[in-house]
Amino acid sequence: MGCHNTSTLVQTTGEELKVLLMGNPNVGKSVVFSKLTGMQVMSANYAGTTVDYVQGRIKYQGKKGILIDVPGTYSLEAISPAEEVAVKLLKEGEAQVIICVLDATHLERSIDFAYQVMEYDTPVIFVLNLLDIAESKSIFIDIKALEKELGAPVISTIATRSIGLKEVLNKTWELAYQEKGIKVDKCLTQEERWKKACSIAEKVQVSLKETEPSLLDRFSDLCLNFFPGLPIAVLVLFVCLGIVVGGGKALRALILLPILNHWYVPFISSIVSSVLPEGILLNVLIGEYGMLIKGIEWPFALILPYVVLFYGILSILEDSGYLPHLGVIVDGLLSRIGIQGSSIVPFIMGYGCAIPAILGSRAATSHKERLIISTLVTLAVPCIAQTGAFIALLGNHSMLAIVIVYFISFSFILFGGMILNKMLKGEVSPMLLEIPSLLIPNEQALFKKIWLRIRSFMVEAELPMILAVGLAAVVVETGMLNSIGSLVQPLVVGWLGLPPEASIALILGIIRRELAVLPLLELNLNTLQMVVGAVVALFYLPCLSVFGILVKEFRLKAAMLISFLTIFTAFLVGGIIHHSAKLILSLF
Ligand SMILES: Nc1nc2c(ncn2[C@@H]2O[C@H](COP(=O)(O)OP(=O)(O)OP(=O)(O)O)[C@@H](O)[C@H]2O)c(=O)[nH]1
Ligand SMILES: [Mg+2]
Repeated sequence: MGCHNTSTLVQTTGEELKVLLMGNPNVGKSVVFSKLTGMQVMSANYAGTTVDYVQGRIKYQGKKGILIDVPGTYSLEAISPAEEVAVKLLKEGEAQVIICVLDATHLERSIDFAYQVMEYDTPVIFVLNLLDIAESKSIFIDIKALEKELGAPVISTIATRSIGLKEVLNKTWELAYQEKGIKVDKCLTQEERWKKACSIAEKVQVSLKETEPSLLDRFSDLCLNFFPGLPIAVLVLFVCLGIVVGGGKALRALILLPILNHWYVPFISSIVSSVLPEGILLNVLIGEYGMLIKGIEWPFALILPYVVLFYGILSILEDSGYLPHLGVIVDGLLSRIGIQGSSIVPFIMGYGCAIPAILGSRAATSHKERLIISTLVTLAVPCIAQTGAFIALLGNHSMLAIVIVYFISFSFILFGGMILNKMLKGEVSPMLLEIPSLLIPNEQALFKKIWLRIRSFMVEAELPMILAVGLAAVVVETGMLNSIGSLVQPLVVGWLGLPPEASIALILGIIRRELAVLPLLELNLNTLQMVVGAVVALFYLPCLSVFGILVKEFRLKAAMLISFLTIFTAFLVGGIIHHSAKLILSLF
């Protein structure tokens, strides 16, 4: 999605200050970054939201600088590709100031990390963030004492409310041109450093009273136990599914399709047909695959409602911090397919779009796990646009057909994962899954994030969709479809039992995954054919941009292998369904 900025570092002019934001995962670095630069980057309540560095411009009293947000790191001995990005930037030593964000609710761990950062000769200022949450847990910190212990400025902040951030900028420039960093004992062993961090935390932390855990904390505990955590998880997932599927269908049927069919289509058809004579151009614009008809109907009326609701729900789940709780419950199941509970996040993201899922897997600690997640997401997890297309195709005919398609998808995730886990070399190293406190999402941040995702879908999907529809129109109108149809006849008609025109779906499906489904809507298929078409589309091919990301992350050979696997599975399973259904029907 648009928020994963992987550009190279901009060259700063001599006067521009280069500032690096560092800290443990999930301490609020990206919120600090967004507030200081005005650039929206993803933040969410779990470790591993940021998986690459992003940079933006900052200004203070006419002075300019570049701020770099990096993935969170537990220590400077990076164990995941995401952590490596952060550590590399620190070690390159180009930053003139480091802003190290500390978590007021996990002070020991933050101080331990602070000591590692201070070993580098770069001035550091500390931002003690999440103060509101600390206070709600009755943790109070003596800032002056902490400053004295660390020998560096400490500024307390509540980043989501922009509290303390001006002071951060002020101190950043104040420190900027100091010659050296803070003198710390660089010979401490890991154990000695941790002991020191604990003793400092104990000294500066004032816990006024033993407080009762809040309602959210108690609910968080419930979610983590197998009982009632599992029923809660099932309930949450069903409610989410109901909202996305039911809500999307209602939006589509009650609002979007009527607007389209009663207003837009007659309006645009009458304008275009009054201007253009009958012929190919007219048909390409408003015919069976008219660019101005299907190019608008498919993305806006059939897909967008599901995209909006899915990202709405996903963003609430992310910002509340529920996803890692779910990770704990499904950890046992996921470990069988070589995935840790913490990787539930990229996996669920795959139901939105495979790209953030593949990028998000950078937070996983082994190459094997990354490869399993990326292969499974590419193979068997339908993206939200595809889900919208499945519902458009099957929803009005048979809910059972949708259930069958998703059942096949789950089975392939499970069995495919087990096979990959056995086949691929390497270990999946267990990593402790960090459970954040449950939070009530910040409304403003939530809406911004949902909007960002919807906008990025519209930008990324609309143009390829219109172009693809245009391509389909040309192929149909010029009669090319007939020649392509007869070329793939044995496969499409003989093996899959679909009409020859279904080959258009296979052509368009190369561009975007949902386009392997949408053309089937125009073909008057029977239910079996629809299921076969949907299953072929489910596995078929990663869309072009997903293929690009696979190449970037795993190289061309792996991307080609994954694509071969998906296309082979698509035709194999599609054909088996067609032939076994035919066999069963012939018995009766
Ligand atoms: N209540 C409260 N929430 C905060 C504060 N700062 C950040 N958050 C929330 O904490 C969560 C984590 O914030 P991020 O900015 O994503 O954290 P990060 O350090 O960038 O995390 P990684 O990219 O995973 O390393 C989000 O849900 C934020 O909305 C704060 O001061 N108070
Ligand atoms: Mg971040």
